Amino acid sequence: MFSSFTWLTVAAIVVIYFIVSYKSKLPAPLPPGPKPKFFTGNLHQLPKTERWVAFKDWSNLYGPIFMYTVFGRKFIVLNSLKVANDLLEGRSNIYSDRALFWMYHKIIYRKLLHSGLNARAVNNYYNVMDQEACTLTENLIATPDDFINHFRRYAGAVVLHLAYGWTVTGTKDRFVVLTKEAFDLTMEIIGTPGKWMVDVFPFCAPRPKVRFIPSWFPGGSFKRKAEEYKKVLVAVDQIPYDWAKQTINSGNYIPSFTSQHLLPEDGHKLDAEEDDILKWCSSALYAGGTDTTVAFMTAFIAVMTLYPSIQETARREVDQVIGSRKPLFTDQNFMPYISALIKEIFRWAPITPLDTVTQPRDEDNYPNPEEFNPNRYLGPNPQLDPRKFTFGFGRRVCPGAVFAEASIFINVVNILSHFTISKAIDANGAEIVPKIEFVYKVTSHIKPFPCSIKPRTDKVF
Ligand code: HEM
Repeated sequence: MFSSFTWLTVAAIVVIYFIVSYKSKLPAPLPPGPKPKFFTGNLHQLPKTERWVAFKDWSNLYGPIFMYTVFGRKFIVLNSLKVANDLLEGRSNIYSDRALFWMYHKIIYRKLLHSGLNARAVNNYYNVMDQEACTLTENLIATPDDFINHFRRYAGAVVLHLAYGWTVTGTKDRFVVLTKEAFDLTMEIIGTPGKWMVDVFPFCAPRPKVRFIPSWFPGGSFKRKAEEYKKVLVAVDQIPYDWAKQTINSGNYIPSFTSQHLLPEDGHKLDAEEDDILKWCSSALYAGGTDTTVAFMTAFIAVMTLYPSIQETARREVDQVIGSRKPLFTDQNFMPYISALIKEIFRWAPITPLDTVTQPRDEDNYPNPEEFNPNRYLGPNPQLDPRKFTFGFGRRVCPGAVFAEASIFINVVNILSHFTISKAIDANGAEIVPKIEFVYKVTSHIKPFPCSIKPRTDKVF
C-alpha cells in the first residue's frame, strides 16, 4: 500500500507536470508597451508624422523592445541598434519572417535577388543609370517644379530596365503606368493599418469559410476591392514578365535580371515553380526599388533647399573632382563630403520607417540628432554609418543596396553639377522656408514642398 506521503508526492508531480507542459504551450510573453484602447489600440497616441517622437518616449518607459497595437495588429519596435543587431543579425533564422505575402518560397527568392543584384551584376546597369540621369537633367530643366515626378520616372525606368530589359518612353509609358498603379494599391492595402475590415478582423479574410460576408455589408467593401486589386496585381506580375520572356525567346532582347535567370550560364532550365518565383522577384524589384529612390532624392532636394552652405560645400567637391565632365561611379572614392552627405540623408530622413524609425534619432549614436550635419561621418572619430541599419538586417537585408547607392550617388552628383537649388520666392519677394513633413506608408516620404531648381549660370558644360 502506498503511504499518504507517496500519494501526495505523486499528486504534486502530476500537477507540476501539467503546469510545466501548459506553460510550455503558451506563446512567449509579448513585450510591454502603452495601454491600448479597446478598438483602436494605440492609434490615438501615434503621431501622424515624426513617429520616432512617440517611440522615443515609449522606449524610455518600457525599454528598447516594446509593443503597440493598431486595430488589433501588433507592432513590435526594436528601439536600439544593439537589440536590432542581436535579434535580426545574430538570430535571423527565427526573427526574419514576414507576413505570408512576403514569405513566398523565400529561400529561392532571396538567392535569385541577391545573385541578380550583387556588385558584379550591378556593373551591367551603370549605363542605364547614366542615360536615365541625363533624361532626368533634361526633365528638371524643362519643368523643375515637377521634380518628384521626374524622380519617379527615373527610378521606374532604371528598375524596369533592370528587371525586364524594358526601355521607358515618355511619361505615359505602358509599364510605368501599370507598375505605379499596382504600387499605389499595395501601399493602400498594406500601408494603412485598419483601413480595411479584413485588417481589423483577420477572420474576414476572403477564405472559403467566410465568403458569406456580403460585399454590401458595412466595411465589407474590401471584398469588392479585393477583386479589383487582384486584377491589377496579377497584371503587374504577369504582363511585363510575359513581354520579357517573349523578347528573350525571340533572341532580340536587352540583358536584364529576367534574362540572366531565364538563360543562366550553366544552361539550367527553370521548372514551373522557379519560373513563378522569378516572375515574383522581378516585380519585387519594382516594389523595392522605386519608391525608396524617389523618397531619398526628394529628401536630398529638401536638404539642399534648407541648407545652402552644405550645398555649396558639396558642389565645391563635385566641381573639383569632375569639372565639366560627366560623373563616374568610381568618383565616389574621391568625394568624402558627398558620401557623408548621403549618409546623413539616410539618417535624417529614414526611408523605411518601420525598420529604422528610431535609430536615426538615437542620441547615444548621434549627439544632437535633429541637426543635419554631414560632418558627423568625417574626421578621426566618425559617428555610426547609417547604412548599418537603413538597408535592414540579417536575412531581410535589402538586396538592392549596391544598386541603390550607385543610383543615388550618380544623381546627387549630377544634380549638384547642373543645378542650383534654393528656396522659392513668394508673391512679396520673401523666401519660403519649406515645412518638412513626412508621410508614412511602407516607405516614408517628405510631402511635396516649394523650392527653386535652376540650371547653374556659373558653369560651362
Ligand atoms: C535608398 C534606397 C533603399 C533603401 C533605404 C532600401 C531599404 C530596404 C530595406 C530596409 C529592406 C528590408 C525590408 C524588410 O525588412 O522587410 C529592403 C528590401 C528590399 N529591397 Fe531595398 N532599399 C532601397 C533600394 C532598393 C533598390 C534600388 C532595389 C532594387 C533595385 C531594392 C530592392 C529590394 C527588394 C527586392 C527587397 C525585398 C527583399 C526580400 O524580400 O527579402 N531596394 N530594402
